[in-house]
Amino acid sequence: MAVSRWKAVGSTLLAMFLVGLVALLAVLFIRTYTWPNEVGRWNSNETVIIELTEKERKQLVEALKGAIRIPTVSFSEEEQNTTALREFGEYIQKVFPQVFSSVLIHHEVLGGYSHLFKVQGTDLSLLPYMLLAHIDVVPAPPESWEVPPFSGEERDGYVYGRGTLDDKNSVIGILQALEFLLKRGHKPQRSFYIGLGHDEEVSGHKGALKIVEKLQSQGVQLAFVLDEGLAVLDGVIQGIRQPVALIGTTEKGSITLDLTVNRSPGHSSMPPSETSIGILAAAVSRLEQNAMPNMFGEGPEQDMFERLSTKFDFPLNIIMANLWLFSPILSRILERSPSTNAIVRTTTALTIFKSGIKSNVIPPTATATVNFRLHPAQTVQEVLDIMQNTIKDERVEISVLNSFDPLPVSPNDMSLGYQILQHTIHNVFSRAPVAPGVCVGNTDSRHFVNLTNNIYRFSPVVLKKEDVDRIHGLNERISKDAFELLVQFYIQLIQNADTDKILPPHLNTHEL
Ligand SMILES: N[C@@H](Cc1ccccc1)C(=O)O
Ligand SMILES: CCCCCC(=O)O
Ligand SMILES: [Zn+2]
Ligand SMILES: [Zn+2]
Repeated sequence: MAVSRWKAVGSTLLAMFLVGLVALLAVLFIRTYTWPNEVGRWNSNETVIIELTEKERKQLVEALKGAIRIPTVSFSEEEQNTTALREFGEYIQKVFPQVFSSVLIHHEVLGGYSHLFKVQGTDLSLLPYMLLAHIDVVPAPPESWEVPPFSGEERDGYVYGRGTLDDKNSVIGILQALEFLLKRGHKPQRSFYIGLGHDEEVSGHKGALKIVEKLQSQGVQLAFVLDEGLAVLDGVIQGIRQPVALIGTTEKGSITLDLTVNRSPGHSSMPPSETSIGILAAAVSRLEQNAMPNMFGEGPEQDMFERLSTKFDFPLNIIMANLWLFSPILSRILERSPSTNAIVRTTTALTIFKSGIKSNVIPPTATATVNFRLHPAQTVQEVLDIMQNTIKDERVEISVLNSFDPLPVSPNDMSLGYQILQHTIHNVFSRAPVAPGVCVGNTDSRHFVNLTNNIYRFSPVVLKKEDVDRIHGLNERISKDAFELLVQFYIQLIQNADTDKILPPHLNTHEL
């Protein structure tokens, strides 16, 4: 009797488990394959595709090469190649005569080497927008470069050099697009600004901030700002094989700080049990070994993965459409690669370590510089508190050099700026799925928060994983075709920006 009762109970439990499993699988598959993708819409008025002549196609590449050859390097806030910055200002005047002579355009230099253009539109009822880019570049030690970093040399269809992806491609691309449009007698309806900062790589305090102060003094409000940042990423996000266009609707915060240990110097023949180097090395090693908490799901990154869920290969597509269940698994997967780990947490980068004065002298001081990039769900103070708790050594002094909280999240879908961007991306990048994302690097656009809520970080270029590694790295390059497409993007954008209709996104279950 007892055995048969247990058998009955067992088979009932098994039946309940199987029914539950089938129900769960049904929910997972239904959500995966009927995921309501909100698809942005745009005005049907297709923009005019500008056919460039052969001469113009060569001209735009030469314009970029000339810009790369001018070494506008920023070493620190105090140290920049101002000779090159001045030369760059003269260069663009020479290469873009229509821009600098048009009665529609007012140009001025701010902060010594930054440029602000105002392009007057015909419809003063339309709020102006801002196209931002930066002239300065990070240093490029020539060792290990296949091509000298400031030669602008062309190899196998690519233009090589520091700034070809970050950010002279956009500086020259924006001006070249405007030059071609003016040449064809184009008159924009919506006014717009072009802001070219000269110290973005070392904070933007002398360039972009001066542009903001000027516009604020004139009471200017902007419809939207477009700056560098994310791009059309091809194979960068694990599990998505096709190119996806990510528009940075926010950017991480940042803390740059020095950790210093001071100890009495002495003869190396009678060393103490721990020197300043040993104490500091142990402290920064603890920081590196104890990553900041995984914040996946507490910022806009979840929205990005859910919107792209149908683009992931099986079984990731099921995971992405069911983050209510699989979020812990996904956050572990994303930690594996630096580019996606930077999306799920505040990152800790040990970037400079200095100590020692002579091989037989106990070092009096050791200093390390650490750069944190903050996840949107954390504040500067929270990260500093966690860091203190991790270091746990009062001999390590902390001095914050600069810091700022994560930026506000700009609206998408029901935002004019986002829709204009999405429309232009579909025009030029043949319907690459578009989604909002977090820009893990920082940009000059962070200074514009009081001029608009609609700040977008997007460079119109397709980047593979190997391209992302070239930014601030070795052998930075852009293909001639990609640069021509970038110029076309800005030509289209300037035309698309003449609309003023925000269209409600329509739900669409098959195409993002
Ligand atoms: N854009 C560069 C330089 C920068 C750092 C911090 C703030 C603003 C700009 C970066 O993200 O590293
Ligand atoms: C491609 C992302 C760029 C981040 C800002 C910079 O390094 O200029
Ligand atoms: Zn940049
Ligand atoms: Zn940069």
